[in-house]
Amino acid sequence: MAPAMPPPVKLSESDLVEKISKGDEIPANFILPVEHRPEVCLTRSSDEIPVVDLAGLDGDKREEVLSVIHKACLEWGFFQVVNHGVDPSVQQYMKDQVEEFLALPVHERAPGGIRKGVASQGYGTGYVKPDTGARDWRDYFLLRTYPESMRDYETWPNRDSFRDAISKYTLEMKKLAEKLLECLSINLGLAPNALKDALGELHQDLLINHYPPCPNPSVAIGANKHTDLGGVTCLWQLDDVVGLQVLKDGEWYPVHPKPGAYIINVADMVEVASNGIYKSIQHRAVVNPAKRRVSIAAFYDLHPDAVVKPIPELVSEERPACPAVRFGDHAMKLAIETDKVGLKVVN
Ligand SMILES: O=C(O)CCC(=O)C(=O)O
Ligand SMILES: [Fe+2]
Repeated sequence: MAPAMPPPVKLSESDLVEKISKGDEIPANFILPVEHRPEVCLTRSSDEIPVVDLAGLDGDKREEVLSVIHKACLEWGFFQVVNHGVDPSVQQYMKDQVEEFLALPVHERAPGGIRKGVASQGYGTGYVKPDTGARDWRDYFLLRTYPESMRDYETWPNRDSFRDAISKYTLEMKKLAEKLLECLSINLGLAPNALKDALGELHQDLLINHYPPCPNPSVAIGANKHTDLGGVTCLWQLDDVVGLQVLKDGEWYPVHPKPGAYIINVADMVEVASNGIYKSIQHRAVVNPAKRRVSIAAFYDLHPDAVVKPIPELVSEERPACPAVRFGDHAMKLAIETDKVGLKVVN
C-alpha cells in the first residue's frame, strides 16, 4: 500500500515571504551558506537554451524542428518554444486572473489556511531545504488539476473566473505537454505515443510561483536547485524579469523570458523512460532586488502507483536498463526530505 503523504502543515500569514519582504533585511533562516549562494547574473550570456518555433512541426520544416528539439534535449534538457499553439486569449485570461488572485487578501487566497510542503494543495510558502538549511524566497499556489476528480476545490479561492481560467489554461498545458511527449518519442525512434504510455495516467500539478523582491538577492534563493519529478514541465514566466537558471557543464545559465513563450524541460520520469538518453537537468530561480517575479509551472506528474521503467527499445548491451521507479516513492522522498527539516507548525 502507498505510504500516506505527510499532512499539510498550516502556517500563519507572517510566514509568507510577501510579508517578510516588506523589511530591509533578510531574516537569518533565508540566508544561504556561502557555498550555496547564487551568482545573480541578469545580463545575457553568450550561450542560451535553444528557442524552437513549433509552427514548423506542421509543415515541410518538421524534420528540422524535431532535430532542434532532439539536440536541445541532449545538450540542455531544456528549450523554449514559441508558436506553440496555446491560445493567446487563454494565456491572457490566466494572466489577468493570476494578477487578481495575487491582489486578494491572504485569507481569500488561502481558504484552507496557508500551507507548507510539497504534499499539500493550496496557497503556501517556501520551506527549509535540507542541503542548504535555508528557506526559499517564494510563496506559491499549488494545485492538482488532472484528473479532474482530484481537484481540491476547498483550497482554491471561491471565484468562478479564477477557476474557469485554471480549467482552460491547464487543458492547454495538457495538450502542449502531450504534443511535446510525441516529439520526444519520435526523436527517440519510438512510436509517437510511447512516452505517454510509459508515464500512464496524467496527474497534472500546477504551481504558481510568486517571488517577491528580495533586499539582498545574492545571499538568498527563490527556488533552490532541483530537478522536476514528472514527465515534462511547461513553464511560463509572466514578467520580463530574469530568474530561472539552468545548469550546464557545471555552470548556471540564465534564461531570458520571451513574451508568451514556454520553457520546456525533461523531468525525472522521462529520464527513466528514455533510459537516461535524455537527462532531467538541475535548475533554480534567483530573486530580484526591485521586482517581483511570477512563473507558472505545469508539471506532467504521474499516478503515485505508476512504475516507470526504461522503454525496452532503448535498452541494449551498451546501455543497460536503469532502475525502475515508482512515482509515489520518488515524490515521497522529496516530500519527506523537505518536510522533516520543518519550519514551524502554527496557524
Ligand atoms: O520560477 C522558475 O523559473 C522556476 C520554477 C521551478 O523550477 C519549479 O517550480 O519547479
Ligand atoms: Fe523546477
